[in-house]
Amino acid sequence: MEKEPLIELRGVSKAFGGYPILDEIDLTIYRGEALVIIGPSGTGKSTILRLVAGLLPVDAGEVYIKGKRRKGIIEDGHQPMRIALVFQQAALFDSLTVDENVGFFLYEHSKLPRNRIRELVEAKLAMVGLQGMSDRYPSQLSGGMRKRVSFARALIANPDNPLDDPEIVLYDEPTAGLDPISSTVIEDLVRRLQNASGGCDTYVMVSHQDSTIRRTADRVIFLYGGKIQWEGKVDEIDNTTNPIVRQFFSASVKGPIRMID
Ligand SMILES: Nc1ncnc2c1ncn2[C@@H]1O[C@H](COP(=O)(O)OP(=O)(O)OP(=O)(O)O)[C@@H](O)[C@H]1O
Repeated sequence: MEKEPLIELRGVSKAFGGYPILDEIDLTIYRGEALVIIGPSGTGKSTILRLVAGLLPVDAGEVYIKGKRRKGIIEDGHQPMRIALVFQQAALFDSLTVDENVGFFLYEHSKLPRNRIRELVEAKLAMVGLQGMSDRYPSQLSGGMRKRVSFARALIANPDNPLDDPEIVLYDEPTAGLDPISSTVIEDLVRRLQNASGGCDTYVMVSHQDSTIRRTADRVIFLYGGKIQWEGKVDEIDNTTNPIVRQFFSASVKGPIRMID
């Protein structure tokens, strides 16, 4: 079947303070795929997510959302689809309960009755394995649980507005700072949400962690020096002769990747 491009970056460049980070990147994200962006620290992986999300304007090049060119950033106008973003930090409001955090947008901006929002929150919490946690505060949860709350918040949608269902989720290092077992829970959850009704079948993730890359990616792109240096399937990682990819996965300081101390 023909793959449907959801988001396309064409010739996208981005610099910060005159220092180029992304240099004419071409990248197509297809519906239904699990794409993981990898590469050394500071190469612009999170920047790609922010450009895709429309939080940051491109310096040069174009972003297409379902074939329509996006002008400016998301705040500048109508978007043909919702893009959900799970930040590196769970970024929950400490003074609000789990229910108020997950339902925040609906409590603030929808006309849904409170008990209906509460039901929607409960359903999303059940999806991420946190049933019965609605009245807790973030400080009463583990790091992995807070992360799962942020997944529920990203996925909750107003049932009165079909356009509110996210069509792609962007995960920025969802397992960073978690122990290996908590990481596995999150990796399994990411995959489960891809196939669950009420989840989202397309995602782009940034990760450094070997297990996360291998367990959550269909396709991997390797970013370095402003360019996509390599692209392949997970099972091609161990067979590639690309010296940059080999150095990264062998964690060697010797090779083409230059780390700045
Ligand atoms: N808003 C900004 N203003 C100035 N510099 C920025 C800004 N955002 C990112 N940078 C710089 O751009 C570079 C790329 O940042 P980015 O966070 O995209 O990298 P990354 O590959 O995600 O890194 P890491 O793996 O360490 O999270 C870094 O050197 C960062 O300091």
